[in-house]
Amino acid sequence: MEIIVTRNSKGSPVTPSVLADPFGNRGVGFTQAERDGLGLTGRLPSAVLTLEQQAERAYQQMLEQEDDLAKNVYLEQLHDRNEILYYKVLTDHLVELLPIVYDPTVGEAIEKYSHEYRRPRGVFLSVDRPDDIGKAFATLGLGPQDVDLIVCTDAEEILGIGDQGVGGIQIAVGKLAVYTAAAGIDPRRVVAVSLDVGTDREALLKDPLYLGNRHTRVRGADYDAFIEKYLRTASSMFPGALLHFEDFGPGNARRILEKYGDTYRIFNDDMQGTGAITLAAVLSAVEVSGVPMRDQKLVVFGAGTAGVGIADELRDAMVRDGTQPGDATAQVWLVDKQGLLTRGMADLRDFQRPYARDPADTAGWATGKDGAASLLETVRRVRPTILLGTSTVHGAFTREVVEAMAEGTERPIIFPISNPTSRIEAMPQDVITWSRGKALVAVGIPVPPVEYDGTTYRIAQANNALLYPGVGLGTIVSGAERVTAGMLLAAAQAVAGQVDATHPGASLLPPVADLRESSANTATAVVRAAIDEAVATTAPADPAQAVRAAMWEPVYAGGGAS
Ligand SMILES: NC(=O)c1ccc[n+]([C@@H]2O[C@H](COP(=O)([O-])OP(=O)(O)OC[C@H]3O[C@@H](n4cnc5c(N)ncnc54)[C@H](O)[C@@H]3O)[C@@H](O)[C@H]2O)c1
Ligand SMILES: O=C(O)C[C@H](O)C(=O)O
Ligand SMILES: [Mg+2]
Repeated sequence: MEIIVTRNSKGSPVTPSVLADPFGNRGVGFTQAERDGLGLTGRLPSAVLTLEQQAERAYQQMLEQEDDLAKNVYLEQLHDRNEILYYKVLTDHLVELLPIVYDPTVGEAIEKYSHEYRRPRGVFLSVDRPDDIGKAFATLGLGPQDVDLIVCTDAEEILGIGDQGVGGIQIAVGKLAVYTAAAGIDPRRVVAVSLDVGTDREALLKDPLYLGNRHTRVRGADYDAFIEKYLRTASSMFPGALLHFEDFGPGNARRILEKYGDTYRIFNDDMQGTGAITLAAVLSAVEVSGVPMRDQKLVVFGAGTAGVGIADELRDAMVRDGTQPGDATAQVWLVDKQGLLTRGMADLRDFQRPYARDPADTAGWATGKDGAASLLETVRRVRPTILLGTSTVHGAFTREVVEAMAEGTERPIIFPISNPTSRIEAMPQDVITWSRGKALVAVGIPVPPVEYDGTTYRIAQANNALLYPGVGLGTIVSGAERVTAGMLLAAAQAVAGQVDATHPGASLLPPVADLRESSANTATAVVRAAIDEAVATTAPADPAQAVRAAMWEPVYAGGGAS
């Protein structure tokens, strides 16, 4: 281990900086020989603990925190002190701690960021200082081959809780923690980035403690130039890095992916990750319902980044199963704030247009005062096989809507996947009860099993966390130049292939408890697809073995204390 010793003005060592370096620090896990060698003699209490003992103590300390937000803050402090110990605790208790470091508690940590602030993690890039991007990355001291992954956000649409300004950095931190815990992405080779372009949230702008740029969001040419500069700088300084985009607003998420997806190694999690994990859950559900993919009819409630990303993915799946492209598009109905989207509506977004209905299709339907059909009317008329919720509207899937789904098809597929819990369209218990156990359900958050009529229903967590870690690992292991549609499809099929949903009450997706194993399988499928699609820059002879060899484990190098 490299010995870093800070000296005072007289040249004597002060607090040895290895204790302040989260990757070097082992705290009381340092053996006596390591303590002496690192200039730590007398600087730690004399007992030497194993990593397991440290992890047990840290876990107990975490349990003593009064609520989930306090647990999140405790774990983040551990993350900042001893990164290996943090990942040891996280991987040992993944099912319990994923909801703390990630969704849903991360939403609260983001909202309270400026008030809970302790120390910075990640790189903060400001739209007001675009020329500093390179300088800021250079402070990391990492070379061109040292970075595998950068997660960035401009925080305009964090989860379902909207514009969060600089606090959004915590979604990048949380996504990276999942990459490491789930897929063993090396945490020394990743960077979280806040692209601080301002915020339109009044409460933040007025909060004297708010830590981000105190102005409204920069949009238009200056925003575009900032994003372009970020992409150019990040990819030239770290040419091997996958550039993950998270929680951008609907006006930018797709636009950036479409504009730069052929030039840079970009992955938009809310569109591509969510599209693929939802496809995986639908593939499992279709095995149960027996309605082939080509005959599915999809109603999307909340036609934003995630909703239309999923619609595109499911439409492509129908086409692969034999539907003509035009017919597949016509098997999708989008409902947004206005109601059912129809051609000629004034405020349609570009990406919604292909799915907007001919007003003639809805002749005779009940409509509201502005002439659009409601979700309930759309479900009653269309008799969809799949109802997807990506609207952030808590409770939007009412009993009437769920009953209408169950009337229209034998085994309705109902996925209220808005996050966090306060935004979910319906709770699984209600969906199962109202559909009399017929609905095939997945949601974005972790929920306990549901008991209904003598059957235990395990509820799939259709959160992109079940898929993106494997996609990232597969991309890194294959050195893929792009994340292609074929790689995403392979990932979705690999995830679906890991469950048999045909038993009564079975989950549509693998459980979080198996996430490490399932991410390795997903990554292997992604490596194979990258090779087949000729985007891989390395082609391991045994992809499964290469994936496992690449997975980082939270252990002290050299063994530590035993
Ligand atoms: N489970 C997952 O993996 C996953 C992944 C991505 C996003 N999400 C969730 O999906 C939700 C949407 O995220 P997004 O990034 O697509 O946001 P977005 O802002 O792009 O989309 C939300 C859409 O819902 C619409 N909407 C708002 N109020 C509505 C109403 N009353 N009726 C109908 N539509 C309404 C908005 O107009 C917008 O089109 C969030 O809650 C997010 O957490 C879940
Ligand atoms: O972050 C999550 O939990 C999933 C998704 O990316 C979202 O924005 O909700
Ligand atoms: Mg997201």
